[in-house]
Amino acid sequence: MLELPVYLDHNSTTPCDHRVVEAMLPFFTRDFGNAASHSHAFGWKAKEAVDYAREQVANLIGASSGEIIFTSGATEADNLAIKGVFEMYAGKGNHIITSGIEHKAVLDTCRHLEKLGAEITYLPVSPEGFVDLNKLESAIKPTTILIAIMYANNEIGTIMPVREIGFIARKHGVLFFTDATQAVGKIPVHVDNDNIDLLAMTAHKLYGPKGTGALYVRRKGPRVRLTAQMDGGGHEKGLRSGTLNVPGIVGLGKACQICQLEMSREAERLSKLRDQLEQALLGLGQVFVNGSKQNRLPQVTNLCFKDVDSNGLMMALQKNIAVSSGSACTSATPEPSYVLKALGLSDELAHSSLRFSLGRKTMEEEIDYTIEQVSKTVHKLRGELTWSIT
Ligand SMILES: Cc1ncc(COP(=O)(O)O)c(C=O)c1O
Ligand code: FES
Repeated sequence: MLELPVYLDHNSTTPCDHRVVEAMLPFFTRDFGNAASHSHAFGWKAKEAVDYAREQVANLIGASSGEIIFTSGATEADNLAIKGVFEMYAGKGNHIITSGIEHKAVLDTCRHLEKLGAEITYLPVSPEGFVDLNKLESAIKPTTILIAIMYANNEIGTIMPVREIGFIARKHGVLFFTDATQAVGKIPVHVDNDNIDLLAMTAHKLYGPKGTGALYVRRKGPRVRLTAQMDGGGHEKGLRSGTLNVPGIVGLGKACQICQLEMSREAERLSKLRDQLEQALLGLGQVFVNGSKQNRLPQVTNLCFKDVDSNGLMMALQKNIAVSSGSACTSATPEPSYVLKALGLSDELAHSSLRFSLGRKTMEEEIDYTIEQVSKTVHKLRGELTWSIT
């Protein structure tokens, strides 16, 4: 049975998996201890749960548990990584390389650092959404301390050549940070194979709770050092003070464990459904996929409907289908998506684009319904006749 509204905005956030909620519940009530309380069993129990979650998170990305720092989400992890490196490595240089299609949490952090004397190179991307490795390598100079390039883009789902970027960074003795918020739990991510030194992630994009995330900080070859951005009780090896959000961390751990087990099957299922949706909508004519169709996350497609205002389309669908025209954080602004603009789209085409992102609960009937509703509405908005074949 089709239940409305249909949710196709999983890149903004995902529902908490019921198995995650179940794992979290005892830590709100019975096992409520402070993980930093060393003097009694309540604290020990909380610490044990946090340690276990740390293992689960580390396992999913090929790290060791000592390399995981819990944060309040990816925004905080992005801030800690970039500002932490900038401050710690000030003696080496002030130059950071990033891309024009990063999430605001990275771009605005870089803008902030510019005011403090950082030099930032914002690399352009190709119409497919990838950074050019030659341009990246030639942007490196003796003062470069960090390359900050996302693993997969939140709006178009394209996956950057992360392994090659990490290789170039290492060759030049520069640290490599990747915001892997959209990639972790969706596709295999491995910090060693991918030559990653720092990695940000968040629970709410992988069927965990909102308000919990993590930063991976490499310990060996090279050992990465950071300046803390939150001072206080010295939690998380002094890198992130503040009483640990034990239920959230337990939820993040459980969510990672589930993804590890189910990710490959789920990716196959979702990419089939996504392709079905995409093919049908491309069939409407004057519809294009934004960004590469290769090297893309399995659950997302960003489509440009020529001569259709995506806001009008979204409003017409709003009651029954939840989609978005870009990222949640910028959905309140009338400006066209800077990600789509960076691909070379005009303002008009950027304003004609919609992102559909599928998830764990997405069913075939929902995709069929979406195809039907979007097709009908696009025809209507274009002033075309609709034909129904029965
Ligand atoms: C690529 C990327 N980075 C960072 C974030 C921010 O994550 P959080 O909501 O955990 O702060 C998001 C969320 O939309 C994202 O997609
Ligand atoms: S929640 Fe995704 S852009 Fe902010």
